[in-house]
Amino acid sequence: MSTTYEAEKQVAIAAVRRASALTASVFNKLVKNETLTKDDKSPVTVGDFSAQAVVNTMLLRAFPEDNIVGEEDAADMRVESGKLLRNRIVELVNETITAPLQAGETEAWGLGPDYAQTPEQIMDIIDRGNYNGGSTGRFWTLDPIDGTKGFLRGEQYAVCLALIVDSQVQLGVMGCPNLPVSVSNPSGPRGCIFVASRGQGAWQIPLDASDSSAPIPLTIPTFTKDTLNLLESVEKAHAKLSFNDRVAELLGITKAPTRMDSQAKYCSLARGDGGVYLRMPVGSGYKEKIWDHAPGAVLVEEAGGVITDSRGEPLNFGLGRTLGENFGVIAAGKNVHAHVLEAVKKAKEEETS
Ligand SMILES: Nc1ncnc2c1ncn2[C@@H]1O[C@H](COP(=O)(O)O)[C@@H](OP(=O)(O)O)[C@H]1O
Ligand SMILES: [Mg+2]
Repeated sequence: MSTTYEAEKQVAIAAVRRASALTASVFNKLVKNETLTKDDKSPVTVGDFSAQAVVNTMLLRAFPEDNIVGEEDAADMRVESGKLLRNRIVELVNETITAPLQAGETEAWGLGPDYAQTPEQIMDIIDRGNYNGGSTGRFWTLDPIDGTKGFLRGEQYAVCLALIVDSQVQLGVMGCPNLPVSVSNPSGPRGCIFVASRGQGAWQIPLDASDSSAPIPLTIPTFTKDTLNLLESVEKAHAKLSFNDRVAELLGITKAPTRMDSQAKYCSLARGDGGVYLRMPVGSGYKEKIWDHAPGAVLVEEAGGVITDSRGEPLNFGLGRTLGENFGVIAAGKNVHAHVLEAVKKAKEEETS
């Protein structure tokens, strides 16, 4: 049966929109003790937990049978020392879900003044992100704040949500509160949502629900050697940037790379802000997480691009919470991807010779 997942798309956009607004308002008020360091040494804030609660609430109200692979869990909120954190998250989540309905929203998604939740309910709803994924069936994957380090620096981050059915990403929605609306006006207004639906296309829409501007269809433009540039991570621990420099040299790229946190890189690629997103693994141990790539992958494909891992293999979203043996990422327009892959192989050979 073919479906366009229209109902899912509407809920996903509304959920990402509410969660994005929450994160943007949290940023200006973050205080001491509202950021924790996780076991893997990465930061997590009250914004991450609260955004996951809001998105999970809306998804599970609309689709009670669905499962969610979410980045966060509520363990840090359940302990006695997590009381302040818990109180703040409960406040933020209830403030967000009880806010008046906006255009296109419905009470059936658990929104509006009557839907405040208890702390217990909020911790339980965050923990509904504990699904392990897999190759069959349908589930969502959520990164409530992708690029938490960028978020904390006041730079790029994204609220990222995707629907995966039988290992294929069918829908991707990303909210980028700090990304300029227009490529040609980088210092102009900020905040956009990117939407991709398998077989239907990719679009940029306003982050602000009251902005009725039409969706902008996205197609990766054609690049030449002189206009091409790389999109890459800010964090040196996440991607091997010196390798990127060599690949750029082999490709004859003269433009400087654009460094930005999060899946805003996929959004930038889809609308032509940069021609290649290259993410080379730093060591051999790290397994990429599905929530860090699922919405970006469908966005790039629907904008006419190609995405593989750093060896040219397709990304497999049916292996569980990680991408398993898919190390790194190469995403680019159709006419560019093969050249980048070739340059990556050559640069690897140089390293080992
Ligand atoms: N050693 C590593 N290699 C690759 N990615 C890593 C990593 N350690 C953390 N990450 C991931 O990189 C993501 C940010 O990507 P980017 O570098 O493109 O901004 C993080 O998402 P979160 O910020 O949601 O934790 C995290 O999941
Ligand atoms: Mg992430």
